[in-house]
Amino acid sequence: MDKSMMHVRVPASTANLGPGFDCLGIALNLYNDIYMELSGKELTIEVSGEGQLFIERNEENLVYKAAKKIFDRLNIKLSGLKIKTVNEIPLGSGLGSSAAAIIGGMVLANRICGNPLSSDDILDLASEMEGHADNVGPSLNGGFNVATYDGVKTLYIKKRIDDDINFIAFYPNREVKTRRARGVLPERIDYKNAVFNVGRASLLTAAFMTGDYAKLRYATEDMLHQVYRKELIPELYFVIEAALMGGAYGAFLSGAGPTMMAVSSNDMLDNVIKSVEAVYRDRNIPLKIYRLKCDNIGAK
Ligand SMILES: Nc1ncnc2c1ncn2[C@@H]1O[C@H](COP(=O)(O)OP(=O)(O)OP(=O)(O)O)[C@@H](O)[C@H]1O
Ligand SMILES: N[C@@H](CCO)C(=O)O
Repeated sequence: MDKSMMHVRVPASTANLGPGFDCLGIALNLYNDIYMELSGKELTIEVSGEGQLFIERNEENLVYKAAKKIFDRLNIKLSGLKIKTVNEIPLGSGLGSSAAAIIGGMVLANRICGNPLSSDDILDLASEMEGHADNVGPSLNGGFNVATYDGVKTLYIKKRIDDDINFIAFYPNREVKTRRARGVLPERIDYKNAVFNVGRASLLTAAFMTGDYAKLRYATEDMLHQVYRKELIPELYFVIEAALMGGAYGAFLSGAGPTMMAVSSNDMLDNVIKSVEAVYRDRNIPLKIYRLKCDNIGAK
């Protein structure tokens, strides 16, 4: 790739982890490479890899929009900009493609301007653009994140996750836009369900902080979003059940879906895959499987 351009490699992420709606996420070792330089008088965008057939090459492009937000914040008037992206993260998949695009655009624009904004400033602006911090936090900082955005500031705590924990992403090769998957959620929830999720999300956080993964079976349960989203992802609970039967620590809808995620030890990895593959095969759903680890570094 062009060595004269600024380059950042941004990891994918899985959000919610079951009960941690809009506040828990983990960075994954699947990447978008994004390149940028000031050049000429126009906007030029090249895209290869995932989404290359339909990602916008104009001012509607999300990497550009994120970069523009930084230039505007810094009162920099742009003439020409060249952007290249090489994408591994499937779009609208529940693997944080939009968050990776936003972080990539912002980090590079800030770097072009001499890095005046801190990493935390970038996270605040990225959360504002995405609306929540559960994907942008891990994409920027890596690791397991508890990340909560109050409309102005993003507060987060990060924990490294060891390589012996596997994140198996089952991607059914279709797009579900986050906006649509948020549209099926109710305006109000039952008090009992709120209490249910507070318990599960707290236990899940403690499990990742201490490495007590045996608790994930119970701690990945959710009553806030998965139950409504199964309308868009009918295989959802069958996959969770098959993953647990196959020996996974836990399983959940990745972000807004449609990817399903299983967390597994090295010993149970093949068994979990075999068990879950059957669910997709029986329903004739095309499937791509990603065997992933946590990325503990973030955008670099
Ligand atoms: N590499 C990219 N370059 C430019 N735009 C992108 C890129 N990746 C994603 N996008 C934009 O983000 C949209 C997908 O965002 P959406 O939030 O629906 O899905 P997601 O981020 O993959 O899922 P989730 O937030 O559940 O993990 C795409 O339709 C596209 O507009
Ligand atoms: N927390 C978000 C992740 C996807 O952007 C959701 O579930 O809608």
